[in-house]
Amino acid sequence: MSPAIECHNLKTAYSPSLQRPILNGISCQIHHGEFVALLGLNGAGKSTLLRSLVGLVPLERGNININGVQVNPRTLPQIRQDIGMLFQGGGLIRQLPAIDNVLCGKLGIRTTWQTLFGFPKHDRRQALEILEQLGLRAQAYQKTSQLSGGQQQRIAIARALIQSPQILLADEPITGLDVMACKQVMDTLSQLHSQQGITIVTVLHDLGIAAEYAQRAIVLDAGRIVYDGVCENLQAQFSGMRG
Ligand SMILES: Nc1ncnc2c1ncn2[C@@H]1O[C@H](COP(=O)(O)OP(=O)(O)OP(=O)(O)O)[C@@H](O)[C@H]1O
Repeated sequence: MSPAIECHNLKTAYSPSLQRPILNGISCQIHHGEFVALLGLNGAGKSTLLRSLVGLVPLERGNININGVQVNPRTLPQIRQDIGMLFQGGGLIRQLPAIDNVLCGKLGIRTTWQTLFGFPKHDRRQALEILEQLGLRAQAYQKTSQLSGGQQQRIAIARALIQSPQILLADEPITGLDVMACKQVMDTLSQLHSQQGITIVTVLHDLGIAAEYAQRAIVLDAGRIVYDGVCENLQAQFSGMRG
């Protein structure tokens, strides 16, 4: 079976402000069913690496395979259906009810014609089921802006899940959340991993949380992988970094 994600020597163009490429020779393989924490100081290239996996970053060199399929403009539509992405900050439409934000996850799959008079009934049913699964059934028709940060982040997870992805990429899903909300969001990711077998790759800044939830850590420094292994003694991997 092909790895879920396979990166070979990824390199972006030279950045004059950084005096190096943002990604500077990244190679790694992530297998189906792994829970990986992507770590590193600010500016190390973590978000850029995640975004490159869904074709959002021009690469000067290297290639990416998702489920054995090389990422290119022709394969991207299919690949994006296999990958759910949680962007930094959630990217929700705050004035819409929770359920409508979840349904937005279907926009890439449904044609304009299919959604002209609203989303099909079975899509709405599926959105409600996912909200229920994430403990948010009661909030389905509440305006998203009225929900707590943790609830909003779980709505963003629900929006990613409605396309039934095999892989979930999360960019700092718990940044700015309080301790309880962090736990709820991380527990949600953990359940998706253990109960549905979804491959999870998440950018985290808290090494303790990474060690608690992930099986594997990939640490970036200045666009390169400087550690790839178990989540033990992660603090040591950060000593001597350039930042
Ligand atoms: N589109 C872009 N054009 C120019 N520079 C960029 C672009 N995107 C990112 N950068 C720069 O590349 C570097 C890496 O950015 P990236 O967001 O990938 O880092 P990160 O490890 O996710 O950091 P953080 O932890 O702060 O989110 C940063 O110095 C950033 O300013």
